[in-house]
Amino acid sequence: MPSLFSKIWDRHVVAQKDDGATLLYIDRQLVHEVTSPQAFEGLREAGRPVRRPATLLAVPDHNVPTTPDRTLRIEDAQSREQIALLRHNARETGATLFDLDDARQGIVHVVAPEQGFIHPGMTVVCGDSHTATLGAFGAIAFGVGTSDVEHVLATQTLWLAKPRQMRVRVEGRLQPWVGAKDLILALIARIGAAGGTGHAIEYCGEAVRALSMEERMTVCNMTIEAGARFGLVAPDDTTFAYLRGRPYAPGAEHWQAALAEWRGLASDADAQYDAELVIDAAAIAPQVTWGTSPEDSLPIEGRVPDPAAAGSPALRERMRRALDYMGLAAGAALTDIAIDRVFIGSCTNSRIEDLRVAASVARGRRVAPGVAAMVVPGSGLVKLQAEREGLDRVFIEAGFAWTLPGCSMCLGMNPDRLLPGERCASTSNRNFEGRQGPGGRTHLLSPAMAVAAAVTGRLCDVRALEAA
Ligand SMILES: CC(C)[C@H](C(=O)O)[C@@H](O)C(=O)O
Ligand code: SF4
Repeated sequence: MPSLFSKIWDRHVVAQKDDGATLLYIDRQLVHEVTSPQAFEGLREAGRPVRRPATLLAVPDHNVPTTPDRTLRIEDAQSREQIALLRHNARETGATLFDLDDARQGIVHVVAPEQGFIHPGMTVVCGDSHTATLGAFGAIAFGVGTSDVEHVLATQTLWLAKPRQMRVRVEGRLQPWVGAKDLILALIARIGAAGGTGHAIEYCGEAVRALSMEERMTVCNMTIEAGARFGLVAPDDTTFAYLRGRPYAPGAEHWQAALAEWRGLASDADAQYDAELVIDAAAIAPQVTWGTSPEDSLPIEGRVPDPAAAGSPALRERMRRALDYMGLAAGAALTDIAIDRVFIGSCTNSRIEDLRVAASVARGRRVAPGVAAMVVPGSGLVKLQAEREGLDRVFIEAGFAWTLPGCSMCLGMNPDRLLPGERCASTSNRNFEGRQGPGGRTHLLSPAMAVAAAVTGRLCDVRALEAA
């Protein structure tokens, strides 16, 4: 019997070739400034229109500075040009655009769900690997290259090979101060950064059902860091309650029909999977990465691992190189690692619930001397909501910078960057060499753990901080 993924897939098949390649109908395309200019240019050169502009949502996010002067002038010429092109292309084709002066602007993967633009059962693409985030709604959502962006713009379809199916069942409940970020980091550590290659991962089980939509997005967001292009969660009452009343969700007159449709999407009880994994939620501790791959994650009580103990020469070499880049010695306690910067943001952890948890730890505390910390809301609406709740005051009084939304220090494509050698506790999703700026060192962790690091000046177990 079909899995959730197969049900959605089957409903979108337009044509099939003998070799298994399938032409899939695409319901929604998200567009940002980095991977779309050539696609629009290609269409223009071919003299083809955008087939269904109403299915597009364009948002500048990667290159945008997070300072208020960004609507006046952007210093970097390439960024300025890409953002101007996005504006021009959206206007010319009739795509919806949330521009820099629009309160709805932010990171595309935060903005689209916030608007109710992604519904259960949809197919969604974006020229961005973290599109998997949106699988949290029970959708087939995945990142594509720029030539595929152009193909979807022109035809509303895409050729694709069906991935294999993996099910990750998370049994039991997460412990206090252990969240969705810890869950996904622990999973990636277990199966490896290539563990999900060629698969779509469906997350299920008691702990997943108990997650909010925002937490499910955090889990699905990092599915790509486990090598899988697709991550998804079956839609349920949590999903429907989240969507209800959002600007691009089905309106009152269509709501009951939409619900009836969506309720039929869950995987059948006897659905077949190519791979299955069970995780015990209660056994997961707050995580932190020590190396240069998201799979290099350990419980915060751990120590920097010793390459000498690696199972293969290749792994030993990779670990050596990672420790060298990170400036760490094998055997050091993770809680002894001093940090220079803290970044709370990115499409993994910049939604309102992330900021609420972060603020609850920051309240009444101070960022440690010598540490520069920033909070970057994922969208203008997240920012407004946080300000309504007084969270901005909590952060500012604690010594954090509070900025405008964007990808910011998640990657070094805008002015928010690490300097060479700087060490950062970051709620983002990638700790690759140079990711947050050339020579920068990244430790991935949850928002609560990031604040614990900010106020103590070193990687720190938020449970110990809160118990003290
Ligand atoms: C720039 C973009 C293509 C890239 C991605 O595909 O994910 C970026 O968002 C990232 O997180 O590395
Ligand atoms: S916040 Fe980071 S991971 Fe997300 S889209 Fe932007 S650069 Fe990519």
